[in-house]
Amino acid sequence: YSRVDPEVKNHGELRVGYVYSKELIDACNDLPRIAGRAGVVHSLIETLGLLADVITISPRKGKEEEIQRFHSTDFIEFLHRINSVSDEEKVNTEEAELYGLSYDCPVQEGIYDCAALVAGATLTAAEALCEGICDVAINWCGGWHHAQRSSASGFCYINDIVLGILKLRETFSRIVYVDLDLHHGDGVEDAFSTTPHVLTLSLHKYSPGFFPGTGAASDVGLRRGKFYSVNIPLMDGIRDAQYYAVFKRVMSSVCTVYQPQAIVCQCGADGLAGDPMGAFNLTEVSYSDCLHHILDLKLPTLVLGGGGYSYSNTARCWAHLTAVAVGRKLPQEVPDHRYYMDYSPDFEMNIQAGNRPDLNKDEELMDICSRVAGDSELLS
Ligand SMILES: CN(c1ccc(C(=O)NO)cc1)S(=O)(=O)c1ccc(-c2ccccn2)s1
Ligand SMILES: [Zn+2]
Repeated sequence: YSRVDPEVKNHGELRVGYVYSKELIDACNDLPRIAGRAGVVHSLIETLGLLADVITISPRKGKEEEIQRFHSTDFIEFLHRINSVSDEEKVNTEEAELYGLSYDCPVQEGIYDCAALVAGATLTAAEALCEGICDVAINWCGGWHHAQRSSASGFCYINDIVLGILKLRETFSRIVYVDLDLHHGDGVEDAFSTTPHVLTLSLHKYSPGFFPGTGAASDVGLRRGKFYSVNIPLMDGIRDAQYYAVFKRVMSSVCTVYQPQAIVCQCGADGLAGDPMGAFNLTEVSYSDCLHHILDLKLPTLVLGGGGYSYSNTARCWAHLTAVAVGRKLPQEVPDHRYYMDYSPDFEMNIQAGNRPDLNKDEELMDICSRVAGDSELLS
């Protein structure tokens, strides 16, 4: 296919860093709840020839003292201790519960090593942006937005995003964090809810009993960070056009006033139609439109993964986002490769929009956008 296709908005001139190593992929392949996903994603990106258009960057492992720039010492020491436990029965369950190790964050051998490698990959990506090595830095193994200072949560053990933002803060004073995952980016919002130096914007499903339960429109941040936390609560069934219209309106009003110097975007793919979470009806089109909008700001941009439990759809989506960043057009068909059979029955690169009923009302969404636009005026 052509290097840059006229109909694809040309981002061909961006220098795109892609952080990966065999060690990182192998470690992420062992993560509970997404076992094997990292390999499926990377293999499709590689088979599409996209590695020829990126600067591949080998990640380092996150050092303990830099992980403790966010996480508490006792929590990290606990993760270190269970790292070498092969028989989880030996772990004191009371202490495990205290640190959020439970059904959705099981005790697992080597979990610290894996989480520290993922954190190191996001730190490596952030450093590449700070040093001007690239304009966009991608780590599809990152994006673990629920992890809190002293506890694991929602499949997340170490919050690589918070660590990446702290690294970017050494160079940039105003950073916008965008969370496109189906779930509220609570761990990142909590970490920066009282500071105006990081504005967090999360679009997510918000419904009684739906994890994590936070992220109401009224959640706007605290003290000096008031109005620097922006939440867009959504209902089941939202489709591409509506989702992107809301994103564009909110992101435009926030960035016009806030004037960010860098962007971090978590692209959790569990909002896609066909994801086992069974909530939104999105396809790669709205995720791509959101990333196009972000890249058009021409700011250093850190792009991360997150949720996504249909591995083939997650791989399709993140391959499209990688192609958007490098300005490449993708083929209609999935090329033959090791995981080709995962893409049956259609073997197409595009994701079919679902037809779950859309519970979102246009007037309600526009109300939320108007209120956010109003709040944005209050950003100093
Ligand atoms: C722990 N939970 C999370 C937390 C975070 C996420 C996430 O993707 N965050 O971005 C997903 C589920 S949870 O309680 O809602 C669930 C656990 C397992 C779930 C599941 C499993 C299979 C099919 C549908 N849902 S939901
Ligand atoms: Zn999610």
